[in-house]
Amino acid sequence: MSLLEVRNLFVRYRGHSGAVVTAVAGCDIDVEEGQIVALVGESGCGKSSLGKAAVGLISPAGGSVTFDGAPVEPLGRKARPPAQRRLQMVFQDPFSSLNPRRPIGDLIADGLRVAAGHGGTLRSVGECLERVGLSAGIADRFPHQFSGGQRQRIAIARALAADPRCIVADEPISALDASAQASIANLLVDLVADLRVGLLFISHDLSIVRRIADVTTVMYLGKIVERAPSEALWARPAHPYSRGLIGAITEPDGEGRLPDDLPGDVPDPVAPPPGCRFHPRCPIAIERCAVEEPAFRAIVPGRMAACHLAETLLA
Ligand SMILES: Nc1ncnc2c1ncn2[C@@H]1O[C@H](COP(=O)(O)OP(=O)(O)OP(=O)(O)O)[C@@H](O)[C@H]1O
Repeated sequence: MSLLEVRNLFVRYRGHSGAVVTAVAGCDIDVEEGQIVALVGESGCGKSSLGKAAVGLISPAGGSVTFDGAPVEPLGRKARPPAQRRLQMVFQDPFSSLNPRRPIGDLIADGLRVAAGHGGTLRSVGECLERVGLSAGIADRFPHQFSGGQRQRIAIARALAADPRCIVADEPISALDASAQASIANLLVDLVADLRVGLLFISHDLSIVRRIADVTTVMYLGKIVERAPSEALWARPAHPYSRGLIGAITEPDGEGRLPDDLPGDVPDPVAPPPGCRFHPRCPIAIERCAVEEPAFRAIVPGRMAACHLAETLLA
């Protein structure tokens, strides 16, 4: 059993017009100890919804999430077992995720109190700050006194204080400038290597994902369409959507961009296309794709994809 195990997860919202949006439509994800699993895909495909449901921030409409062998209970529910606090989340915007009225040392101390119950490895606010490359002497300052990159380090220090075994990071570097992006990505890589935490890294920045993720999971319109060791996926994608995403970063000026060469827009998740959800935009679609939804299946050992033509792509 994996450290974090998401099975057949569904997340639904009711929009203003009363229409139901199925943001996550039956997804599986596994994160192991010491592993970086990236979740990538265009804006609106459901990455954040999956991440929030994985840590219990929103209640799934179906499916299950298990952390360290126990079901993840929605936050705020009394039954939430203390062990679940070792599943932590880091958000995109470190300013809105840090209470502006409290010194950062207090925010981190909250996490340490949580960890005290199970004897955390980092024992003081200073140790937590130093672990993320900040000085122990800044604990009495407030979030607004820091740059975006420093604030994200503080948010990571707060997560580390709870002695996490797994971290779900939702676009943790997208709001930062380029140099802060690289240094926060490096920090996350170091923490995973040193502390053996599992990291679910949600990002639309494929150039960073390519550099740091062990496994890459590609999501399209609420569904996982491919999962593979990152090297294998970049060498030869088994899904045309992955191929489109990758094409966008391998083009000369395409660093980190989302695909321009995929025709059309992402369809409305209220009414996804029949058959394969990607077929209206797919450059290799055949008739079958418009009527029969492809199963998410093993293509070669260690690689899964949801495409009727995956073997052709890999051939
Ligand atoms: N609270 C909500 N109420 C209604 N619809 C929502 C809500 N949150 C998300 N959605 C819809 O669910 C779908 C998936 O959104 P989500 O934010 O999970 O995707 P995402 O891939 O993380 O995108 P982004 O990178 O832009 O955040 C979108 O169609 C979005 O409009």
